[in-house]
This record gives sequence, structure tokens and C-alpha cells, in this order.
Amino acid sequence: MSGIVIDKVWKEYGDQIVLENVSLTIEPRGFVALVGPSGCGKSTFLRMLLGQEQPTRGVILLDGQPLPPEPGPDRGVVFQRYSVFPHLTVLGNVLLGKELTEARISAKLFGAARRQAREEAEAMIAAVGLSGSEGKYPAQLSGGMQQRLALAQALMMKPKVLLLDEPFGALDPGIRAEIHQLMKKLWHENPMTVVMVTHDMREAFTLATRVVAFERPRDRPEEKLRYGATITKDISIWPPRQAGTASIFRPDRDGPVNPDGLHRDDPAHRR
Ligand SMILES: Nc1ncnc2c1ncn2[C@@H]1O[C@H](COP(=O)(O)OP(=O)(O)OP(=O)(O)O)[C@@H](O)[C@H]1O
Repeated sequence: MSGIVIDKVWKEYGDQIVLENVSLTIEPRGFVALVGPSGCGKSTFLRMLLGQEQPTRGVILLDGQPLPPEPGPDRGVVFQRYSVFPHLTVLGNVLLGKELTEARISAKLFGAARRQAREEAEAMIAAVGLSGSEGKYPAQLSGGMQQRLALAQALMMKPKVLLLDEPFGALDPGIRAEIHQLMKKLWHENPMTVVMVTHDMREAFTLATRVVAFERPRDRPEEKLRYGATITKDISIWPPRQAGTASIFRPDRDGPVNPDGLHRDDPAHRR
């Protein structure tokens, strides 16, 4: 289920080697945080997982199959900014992916299909805490709400893999802490594997099951083009985090999940 294997991947742009010999196996339902100095190729790596860029050498497998050479609904993505469409409402943004895949020609769903998609979209909007904002446009939302919307838009397509490129980097610390809680909840509740680029080590260790560092082992100016970055550290969080399960050592750490496996907001839990 949604494991990713990256095997001896290189990425070059002309004469510049950006990534060199990167191998990584990401377990299904893992949450991997990618950290490293600016310009070392983290976003390039993420774009290869998305299918926007192809490796120069090496292979990437998703569920044992070569990754399709273009973005698809099995991979959702949220960037730091501009992930949502400014001319569509909250509901329109969340519905768009379904409309484009299920009604390819008109990009509009009708009748029962539209009703069902609308119900799903409203549930997803509620899951990210945006109920009541369905008719608003992104410009009418705060930065944190826009990122909640971007997460809802990506998750609506039930991706196997969610790719996050500094999604919370532009948010104030208080808002960021709130959205970290939301991100944990979404990871626990949705059957997906997450790969997130971040500059914030605290964020990496708060959310991830594993923190992977990219670095250029040789970084003298004259060597910059000839040697790429590669994985220099791969740290598994201890005590381990597991999707859908609260930590047995510190049940409050990986909330909001209860030891009985139910989310705190789950109506079944409140009964
Ligand atoms: N399409 C492209 N064409 C040419 N060079 C590129 C392209 N995309 C990225 N690069 C180069 O690849 C290198 C890595 O860029 P990338 O954005 O992946 O780094 P990063 O680690 O994500 O940086 P940051 O943390 O600052 O966002 C940079 O030197 C960049 O100029």
C-alpha cells in the first residue's frame, strides 16, 4: 500500500548535477520530512515524486510500479503558496479535481454525481475546519485558511501520496501550531503516505515518522556543479509514530488520536 522506492536516482540540469545517487525506501503510511540547505535539491526531488520532472538516471517506484511520467490523481501536492485557484470558491476549489477527472469534457458534474461529489467536498471542507466558508474566495481567507483549503483540495482526490513543499512556511507560529495538529489528524485519518519538504526542524520532528537530510558532501564553489546532493542522514523518530495510532509511550504526543483508534472529533467517540 503506497510504498515508494527511489533507486539510485540522479538529476542533472545541463552540466549541473543537482542530486546524485539518491536511494530511499518510504514505507506505506510513512511521513517523511526532507530537510537540507537551501538549493540542495529538495523541491526538485519532490517534483520528481510528483511526476513533473523525470530522473536523469535511476527509477522511482510507487506500489512496485514505475511512477507515471506525469502528475496524476494518486499524488496530491500542496505548495507554500498558490496551490488553489483564486477565481473559484472554497467549494469550487475542492470540487474541481473530481469535475476534471469524472467529467473530462464539460468539467461539470450533474445530477446524482454532482450531489455526491458536493457531499464529499463539504465533508472534506469540514474535516479541515472550513465549514461555513464554502462560498468564499481564497482572497477572503487568511493564509492559514488558504493552506487548509489547499489540503482539502489535495485530499479530495484520495491520493496515495501527499507531497508538501514547505506548506506551512509562510504562516505565523500560532497558526502553524494549529495547522500541525490538523496535519497530524489528516495523516492519521487518510490512508496516504506523506513526503514534506521543510526548513523548520521543529516542524519536521513534530510531524514526521522519519527525517531525511539532503546535503552536498562536497560544496566548494568550483565543485558545486560537478557533485550533487545526496541523503546524508535518515533519522527514524523515537518512540515511533504510526498512522492511526497514538504513541503508547506518550499518548498526547501524536494526537489528536485516542488510544482506541478513534479521532477525538469522531462522533462515535463522543457518544
Ligand atoms: N528547471 C530547472 N532548470 C535548471 N535548474 C534548476 C531547475 N530546477 C531547479 N534547478 C536548480 O536545482 C538546484 C536545486 O533547486 P531546488 O529548488 O530543488 O532546491 P531546494 O533544496 O528545494 O531549495 P530551497 O530550500 O531554497 O527551496 C538549484 O541550483 C536550482 O537552480
